Amino acid sequence: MTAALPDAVVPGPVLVIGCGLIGTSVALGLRDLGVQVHLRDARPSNVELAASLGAGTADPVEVPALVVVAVPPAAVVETARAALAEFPSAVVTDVASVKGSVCEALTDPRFVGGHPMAGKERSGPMAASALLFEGRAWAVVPADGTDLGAIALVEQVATALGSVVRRMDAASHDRAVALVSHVPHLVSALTAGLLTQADGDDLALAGQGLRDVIRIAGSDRGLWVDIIGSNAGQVGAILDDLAVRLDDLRSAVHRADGSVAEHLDRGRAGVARVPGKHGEQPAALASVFVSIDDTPGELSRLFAAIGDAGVNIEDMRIDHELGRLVGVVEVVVQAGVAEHLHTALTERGWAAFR
Ligand SMILES: NC(=O)c1ccc[n+]([C@@H]2O[C@H](COP(=O)([O-])OP(=O)(O)OC[C@H]3O[C@@H](n4cnc5c(N)ncnc54)[C@H](O)[C@@H]3O)[C@@H](O)[C@H]2O)c1
Ligand SMILES: O=C(O)C(=O)C[C@]1(C(=O)O)C=C[C@@H](O)C=C1
Repeated sequence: MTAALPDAVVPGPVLVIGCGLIGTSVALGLRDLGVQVHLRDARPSNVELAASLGAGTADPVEVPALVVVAVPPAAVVETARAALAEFPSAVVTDVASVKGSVCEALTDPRFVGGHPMAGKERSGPMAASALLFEGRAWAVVPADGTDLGAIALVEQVATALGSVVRRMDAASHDRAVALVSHVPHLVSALTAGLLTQADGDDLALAGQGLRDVIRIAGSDRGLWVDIIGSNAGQVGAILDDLAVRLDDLRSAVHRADGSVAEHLDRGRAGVARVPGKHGEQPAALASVFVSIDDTPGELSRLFAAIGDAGVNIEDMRIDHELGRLVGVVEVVVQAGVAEHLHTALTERGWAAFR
């Protein structure tokens, strides 16, 4: 356990209501900062699990400095209202994926809307991680009358958990997340839905491209029904636009005259616009693929070889087909050193390709 930091860094105690993926991740991160964390959930087993992971204590709290409401969007308003009444000196914040309905209903100066732009396709405390918010945006959504000290506290907590604070109003937030989170989720679900009709032999060919596109489609159904329903206006408007583009793309594909390139070019231009971690423009990265035997110690040997070549790994993934004795490791590095790494690994006897 990390030694306790003085209260000045992040004041406590903090009460987390909702010990699922996000609540437990907040709690674990705060515990790592030495903050006293209390846990509460409609499901006692989730409190027990979160506490057993080191996220805090199930003991009741008398005077929390901050209450973090990490329950599904539909339960946020009622839960936050109850917390504001139960703890009259506490700042209350939430983490829900939609802010309009929440911030309109909660006008208390001690309430500050929040939304960490980090998550997973898995739910519950077992999926939680103290590092989940590292380098991710955290939208902070105050209203006109919100107490300035309350805003400062929530921003301090988000920053201490490694996030980059983006202060914005609720309408701008909901418009933005419709584009960068909610519609991409639905597109992923549509693509994954096509697979329900697929032949098993066809699915056996699935590589990393498909997995990249469909990962988020595996998320909790109830949570996403709630999210999409709470942001239906913004999501619907983007889907209308997307439907026109899909029609256009469909015609281009049927014409087979090369005009599909316009859509591919627009896609590449969109990818280039997404900032990397901490809001900087994405670094120019390149991949080196290495074929490895599926035997103990192979990966650590590969990492050692990459280290010997003096190259820093920016990201990596392993594509491994069940039943095969080899896997392919994609090593993502700065574009400027990719050729050097390729040569260095080949010289050391690795089956590397670009
Ligand atoms: N999953 C993500 O990727 C993600 C990312 C950012 C924000 N969020 C937001 O975080 C919130 C929680 O999502 P999650 O993914 O952690 O879900 P989760 O299902 O993992 O956790 C939700 C927890 O809330 C508890 N709960 C439900 N109703 C409650 C109530 N009325 N009182 C107390 N506890 C209650 C559940 O038992 C569960 O432990 C949601 O508002 C969601 O929009 C989710
Ligand atoms: O990475 C994922 O699994 C997510 O879906 C995370 C994600 C996102 O769209 O980026 C999903 C919903 C949340 O409101 C915030 C983050």
